[in-house]
Amino acid sequence: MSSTYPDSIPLVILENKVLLPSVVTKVTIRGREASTLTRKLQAWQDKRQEAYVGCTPLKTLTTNSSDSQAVDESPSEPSTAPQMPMPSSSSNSTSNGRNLANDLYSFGCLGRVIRVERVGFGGYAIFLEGLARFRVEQILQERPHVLAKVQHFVEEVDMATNVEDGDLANQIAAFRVLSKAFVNKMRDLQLPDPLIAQLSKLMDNSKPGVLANILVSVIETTYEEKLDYLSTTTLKARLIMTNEWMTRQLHVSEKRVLKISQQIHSNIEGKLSKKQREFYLRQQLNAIKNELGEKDAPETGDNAAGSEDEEMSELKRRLLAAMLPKDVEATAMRELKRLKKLHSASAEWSVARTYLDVVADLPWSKSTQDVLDISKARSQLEGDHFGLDTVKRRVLEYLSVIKVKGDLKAPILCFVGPPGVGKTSLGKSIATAMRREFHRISLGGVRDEADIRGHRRTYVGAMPGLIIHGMRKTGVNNPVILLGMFKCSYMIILSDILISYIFMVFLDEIDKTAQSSHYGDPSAALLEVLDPEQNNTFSDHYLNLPFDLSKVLFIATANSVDTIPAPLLDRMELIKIPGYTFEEKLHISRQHILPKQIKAHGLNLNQIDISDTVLLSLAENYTRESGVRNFERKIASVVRAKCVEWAELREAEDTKSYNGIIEECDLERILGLPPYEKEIAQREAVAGVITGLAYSGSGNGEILLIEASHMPGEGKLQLTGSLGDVIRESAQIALTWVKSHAYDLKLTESSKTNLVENRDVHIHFPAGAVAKDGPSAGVALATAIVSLFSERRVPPTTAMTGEISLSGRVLPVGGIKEKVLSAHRAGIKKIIIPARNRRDVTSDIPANIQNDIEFVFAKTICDVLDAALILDQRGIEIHAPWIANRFESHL
Ligand SMILES: Nc1ncnc2c1ncn2[C@@H]1O[C@H](COP(=O)(O)OP(=O)(O)OP(=O)(O)O)[C@@H](O)[C@H]1O
Repeated sequence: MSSTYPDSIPLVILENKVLLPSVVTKVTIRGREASTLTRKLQAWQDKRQEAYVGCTPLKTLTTNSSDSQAVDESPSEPSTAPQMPMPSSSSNSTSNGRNLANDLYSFGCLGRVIRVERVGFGGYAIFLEGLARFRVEQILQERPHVLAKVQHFVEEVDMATNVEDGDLANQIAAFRVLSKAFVNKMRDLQLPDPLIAQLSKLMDNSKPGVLANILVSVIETTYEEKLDYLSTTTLKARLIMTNEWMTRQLHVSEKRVLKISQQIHSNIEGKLSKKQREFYLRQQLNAIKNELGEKDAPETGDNAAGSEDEEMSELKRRLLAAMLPKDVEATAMRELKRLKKLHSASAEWSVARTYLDVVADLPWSKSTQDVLDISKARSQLEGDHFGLDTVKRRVLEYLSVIKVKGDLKAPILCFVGPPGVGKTSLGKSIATAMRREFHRISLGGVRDEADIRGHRRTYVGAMPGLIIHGMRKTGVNNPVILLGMFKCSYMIILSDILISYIFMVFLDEIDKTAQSSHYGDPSAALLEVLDPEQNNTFSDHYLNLPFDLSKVLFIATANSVDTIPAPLLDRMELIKIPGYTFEEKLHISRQHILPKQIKAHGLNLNQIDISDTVLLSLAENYTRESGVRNFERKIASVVRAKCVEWAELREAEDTKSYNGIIEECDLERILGLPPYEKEIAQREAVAGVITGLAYSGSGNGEILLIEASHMPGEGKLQLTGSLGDVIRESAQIALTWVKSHAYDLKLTESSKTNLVENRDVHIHFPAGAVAKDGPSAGVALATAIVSLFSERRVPPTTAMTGEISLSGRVLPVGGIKEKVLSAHRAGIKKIIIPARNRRDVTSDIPANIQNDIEFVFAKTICDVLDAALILDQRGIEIHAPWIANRFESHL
């Protein structure tokens, strides 16, 4: 095979790629060899001579390819690889440690240099066009670059104008069919369009040999296969190889196309909305049914439209059934019309749909028939609750007015009292007596007007407010709605001052929120709800339609009125429900709680036998609360224990051994040691320790210990126990007063001596985690300091409350009733209270408690000290007044 190409050519060693004739490639070379070779090439080009380079691949794939081209996977060496003849002077290895004789493949492809470019530092890119195969006959030199003597194989196809070989003709025909199919498949595989366009063009114009070379460079083949192809010098053999590889590639591509289409399918599925997915699945189902010849499937679109129409007509039917007022109906129908025009997949559609659902559900005209039978109401209230006579009387008056007058434009009732005193259950009883639906709305923590009035529909996820929600829930427009008013956090309040303090905080925050356009004033919304003049056109932001609340019977409950804004308070009639005494608790438990709990545990009334003494001791030793909720829990525990006993004996078929009697000793077994065992009464009298009375934010009265102590120091006053500013000031006033009267009180030798010259005073209020504030601990603080320095003591069963002025006068305080009841529960025998609170005692305190407790009404701190500090250092009672005459002269 003769050729015009030079016999000795410089070699470029290709790593991991094979150059084939008719294919253009870029080869990057580096190092000293590169610069000498490229200089030579450029010299040829300068002389306008064709420059040729032989590209010889390595026998095997290398792992650190210096060329950026793709490499084949198989690293195995072809077993039949011919050996390379080497020059005798050769060291048999190149500068980079490569052994050319062993590593270099014996065939290569002659490349015509198209262009040489410098790349990076010391690198050159040579653009080559593959021309013809060659076999390396001998390596002539290795340095400065590899030079080899080669034998060229001119491409057979160039000469094959007439194909006489039948086999070759068959292969060419198969090749044409396969190559067409292959290019088409490449389109499916979404290969770059320019490549496909180029291949399509070549298919029409190129000879099979050229096209085969190009296709082999594109087809997925192994490195060894490519080397085989390079060293195959006959066209027929090359076409056989190409046909085989194309068939294989077509098969692989088929699978790949399938996989890609599956992937696209699953991606689309993931992105489909519910509606679209349904549509898509229905289409598939129809297609399958068509395939199976089951032609009955109705058109999907019609089906969906049908169900939507049904939904709309059902909604319309509900709206008409709701008997909306005229203007409301007009708005609702307009909205329905708009809804029909909206696409059911749109967000606007679901907003409008939910709105119309709310409108249709609201009880615009539906109400229950009132049964206003006063005697029945009386027996209902009597049956459900023990005591609470004034409350029951007021409720019956209220109901009578409603009956006679025929409307509810009476002031709203507000039950005020500590937790668990029966406010909610009274509300329920009223609803039952009137045969009305009952709904409770808790306003605890409501700071936002939108909670009451709802959010405008433009907000995402907007809903009606608590009132409209309640109306929807009860389903009638005349329920009894119990509004649980604002509850403040647990805080011990020592006087009225604190009441306004908390009130201020509340208002303060309301002020802040009112300035913001976001929140608004919740009490303003409540005003509208509770005002009989306005509530027949209550407007909820969500509903945006007037709703008539005038038939609703609103009852408010509150633990304390202090946090209720004044305008709201003004619209309500307060009915106070104070805490219960132990005797009242005993009756409540006997008549209501115990039977209720026995029934709730599935026992018969005669299966539990608990005496009054045991019940009383359960109340006294295991509870300290104004209401009966905790007491009820304890009773439930006792009944449960008996229930277990009964169940076990029944299992053992020994029910005869069951004993329903509950003894006092059983209480300890079931409930553990009593937590409140007369701790106040049993306390020893200590100088500087006083029992004070407090009133907590939850409406409960409390017993509060005050401890004073002194130590060497500089006359400082230290206060601990989570105290607020007002109580701190009270302590300061008390100390100042004692210091200024120290001589009169016989605490110092002369009127010029400073009582706390070398001493610091520390006053502590135990239960340090509970915040305390208010001025009503004033008298107790002054008494504690006097007791501390005089060593005189106050009996532990004496408690006191009252504010003091700097001049020693005792000022009135609030919460007297709650304080006295809690003192009674704790076993206090003597209470010192301001003289101006006498009326609270005589009018509010039950007679039996007035009999149990000795009340001292103090005008001045002098009266307090006289009544309180009656024990000497040894604890012996001193009956003579111990305050010196000189003190009285100063007052
Ligand atoms: N005088 C009473 N007679 C009978 N049962 C009572 C009486 N007072 C309270 N109860 C019972 O005590 C339990 C608690 O009462 P309820 O829930 O009405 O308290 P409340 O005052 O509403 O408390 P809160 O302020 O915490 O809401 C109920 O089971 C109720 O029946």
